Amino acid sequence: MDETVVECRDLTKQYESLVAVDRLNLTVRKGEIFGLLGPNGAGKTTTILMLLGLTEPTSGSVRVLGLDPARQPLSVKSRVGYLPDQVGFYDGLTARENLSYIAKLNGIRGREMQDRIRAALGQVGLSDVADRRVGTFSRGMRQRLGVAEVLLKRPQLIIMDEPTLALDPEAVREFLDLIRRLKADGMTIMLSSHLLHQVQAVCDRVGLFHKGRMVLEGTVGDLAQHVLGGAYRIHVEADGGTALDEALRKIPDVVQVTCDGARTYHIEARSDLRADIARAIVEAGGRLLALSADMPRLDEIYTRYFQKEAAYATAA
Ligand SMILES: Nc1ncnc2c1ncn2[C@@H]1O[C@H](COP(=O)(O)OP(=O)(O)OP(=O)(O)O)[C@@H](O)[C@H]1O
Repeated sequence: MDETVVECRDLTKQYESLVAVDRLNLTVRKGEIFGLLGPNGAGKTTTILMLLGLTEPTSGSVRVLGLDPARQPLSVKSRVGYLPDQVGFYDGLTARENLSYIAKLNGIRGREMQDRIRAALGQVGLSDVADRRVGTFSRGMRQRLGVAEVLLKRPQLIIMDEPTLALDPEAVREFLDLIRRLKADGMTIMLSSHLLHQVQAVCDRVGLFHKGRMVLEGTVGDLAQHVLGGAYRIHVEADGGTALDEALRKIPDVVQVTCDGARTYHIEARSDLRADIARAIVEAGGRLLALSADMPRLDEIYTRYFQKEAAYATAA
């Protein structure tokens, strides 16, 4: 499962005096969902363009499925699917006719074409509307048809640029479910998005881009630890007096304990310590009445990172 799909080493793209991507080091493994995050102009699209072989790096190296996109763009194109934020289709044609058109452009014909179209429509949940005109489709259905188009060539990696930008909450939920199903089938996905709770919902790891550099990278838990310190907030209600306070502070990975009232404790921790906390309370002779946790949120990490950055910039 440790097969490298994308590998960038010191990847740099410079437009005259502007460094759009600055010495990017990034590895994405087979079966992962990796999220590219960052404000406008941070370098996400330029990175995607280099992965697809649509723009050449100024320096450094990039390998996609072991191929160099700048030298082998067609081989990369045949193995990597790209989904833009909005996909154009012929509104007067049905979903199946649109896919047939695309398949033929890609040299897929006959029985093979029919099989692939049927499979792709099934994967994205559009089999029932295969023969409806695309002009009647909602944005969510169009976007899923975009994924079906990408799946026609049976890619090994799919790159999605802001795939849920214009979708309503229900369509977003369906789209995120689709991403999870693709992952379950072994697909590797990179997606760029500003919609942090959605990224958090599906990505295994994320990279935060800022001014051309990837300034943070890891799981949401890793990033939370780095930016927020103790990121898990656990709330406990327990009877047991002062012994409990001490027992809670002694748990490894506990950053801070505050007691609010006689039996309510708020604990800041570096990991999800709910089980350790329950055990510590019982072992200290306490009676546990309630236990809940707030998981770290990517939007909080993101906001806090840029607040810190702004504070450093002002101090400098
Ligand atoms: N062809 C180009 N020529 C000159 N500068 C460019 C070109 N393409 C992008 N840039 C600049 O490179 C920087 C990175 O842009 P990029 O589009 O990669 O950012 P992004 O993170 O994708 O932002 P967005 O979320 O707005 O798409 C920006 O400052 C942009 O203005």
